[in-house]
Amino acid sequence: MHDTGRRQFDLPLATGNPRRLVIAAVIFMCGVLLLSTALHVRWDRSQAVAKSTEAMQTLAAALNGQAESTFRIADTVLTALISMHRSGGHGAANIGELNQVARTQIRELGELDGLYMSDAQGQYFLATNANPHTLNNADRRYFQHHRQGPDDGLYIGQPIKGKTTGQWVITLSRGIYGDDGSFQGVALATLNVERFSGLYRSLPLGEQGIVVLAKRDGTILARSESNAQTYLTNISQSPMLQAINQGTPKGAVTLTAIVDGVRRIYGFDASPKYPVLVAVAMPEQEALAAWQQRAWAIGGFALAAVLGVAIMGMLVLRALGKQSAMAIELRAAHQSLASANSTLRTLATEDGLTGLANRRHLDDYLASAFRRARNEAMPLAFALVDVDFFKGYNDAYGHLRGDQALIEICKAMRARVRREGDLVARYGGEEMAIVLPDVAAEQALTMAEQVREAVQGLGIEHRQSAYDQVTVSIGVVAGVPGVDFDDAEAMVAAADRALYAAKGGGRNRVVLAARQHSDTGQLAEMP
Ligand SMILES: Nc1nc2c(ncn2[C@@H]2O[C@H](COP(=O)(O)OP(=O)(O)OP(=O)(O)O)[C@@H](O)[C@H]2O)c(=O)[nH]1
Repeated sequence: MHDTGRRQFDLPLATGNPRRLVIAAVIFMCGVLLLSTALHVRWDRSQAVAKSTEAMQTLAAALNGQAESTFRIADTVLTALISMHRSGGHGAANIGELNQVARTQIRELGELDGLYMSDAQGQYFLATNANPHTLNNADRRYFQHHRQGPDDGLYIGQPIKGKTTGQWVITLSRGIYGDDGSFQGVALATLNVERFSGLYRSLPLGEQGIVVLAKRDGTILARSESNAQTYLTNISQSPMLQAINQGTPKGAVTLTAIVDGVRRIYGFDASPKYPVLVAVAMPEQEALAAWQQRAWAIGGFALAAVLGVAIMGMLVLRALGKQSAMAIELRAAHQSLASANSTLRTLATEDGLTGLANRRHLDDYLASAFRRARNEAMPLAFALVDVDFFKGYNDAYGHLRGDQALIEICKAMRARVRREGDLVARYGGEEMAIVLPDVAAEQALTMAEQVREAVQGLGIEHRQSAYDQVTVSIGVVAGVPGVDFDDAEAMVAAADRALYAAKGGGRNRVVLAARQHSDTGQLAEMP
């Protein structure tokens, strides 16, 4: 029972592992939380970039389509005018009709700004926005381009400041050639740059967003934000144009602009029909603005969750600590209880004066020694030791000296009877008992005699004794339980008879009792 109780109290003290387990679990959970948050935020960012990239590409394709269709309209009108001029000739009637048709086209088609035709010297004979006779375009680059040689394609020129309107315009021109290929003039359509720029500015690309309509040679035709310098800038070195010229007509790229240091996501799309392209860009920061807000929110949530887990971990650790302290207190209480029990047990089995086993313990011990010896068919010896003339001692020296003498006698007895399994007990009053398991009669007699001698050897003066010293008389009994004695009481009774005989024989002597089932029934005496 005692051992089981201790084990029960020891269990709660094994708190080292749970504490480590809690700390490891908290670290693991926080780590998983932070890692999964970081991975999610990273994934979300790549999604946001991909979305913006796709949006830029889509927008570039749409704007390219818009530019392409405008150029196609202009080209169709120019082709028609040239055809009319060729079939109708340069007569006044035809020129008048051409002017009429051109003005109608300008009115009907909002995309075109002006239509012009000039002869081989650059002298205008058709102009929708001014008096043609006052104008000459021989100095213009597009004019020189067409004069250089037969070229029946549409020429998209660099933006110029219109002579008639003073506004920046994109020039689209076709050369007029005779059947023999001789240069006869130029048909020109102008597109107001602001029509493009205004549209580009209206797009929701943020303050630093950019839309550029450019030629494949790097010439800028229109830009969301533009000034005179814009049209002198050439972007042929940009990675987009390089990619287009290397055979990638559409795509996306993220670049940091040298001009303003802003990192932008660009989408670009080149026209398959005309040598132009549209590039659309928005600052990466703006593209990621929504993602950034989400990232802060998710990050904040993750940190709050980590904090929550950490606090919970701390609470669990604290609870474990309290449990541990309680377990320590419980163990201390248990130990003190055990020690109190042990004291009680000692008190219950020990004689207070002499420190020998008390009568109750003697009875139990003798009974179990008797049973064991009987089971194992081993001998058992028992002796009763009585102080001689002790009443006289008390009378002569006082009760306290009597107690002292008793203590010394018991000490001497214990010094002689030391073998494991032997028991010296106080039988009652000035009478002691000795239990000697596995001891036969002869050895028991010898041991009893040694005890007697030891007591006498103490040399305690006793004027009332016939021996002048404190002495003891001992009755000894020995035999095999179950064979020589029926029970422990029979042995005690035999020892008592032997003691009585020792007293009767003059005291200070040892007498061996006859076995209960002996043949002779004789007592043997020593010395
Ligand atoms: N001081 C003291 N005396 C005790 C104790 N126990 C018993 N006695 C005394 O021991 C005495 C025993 O006396 P008796 O039974 O007449 O025997 P006795 O005087 O020893 O004479 P014999 O036994 O015949 O030699 C009594 O006076 C008891 O009071 C004790 O613990 N301390």
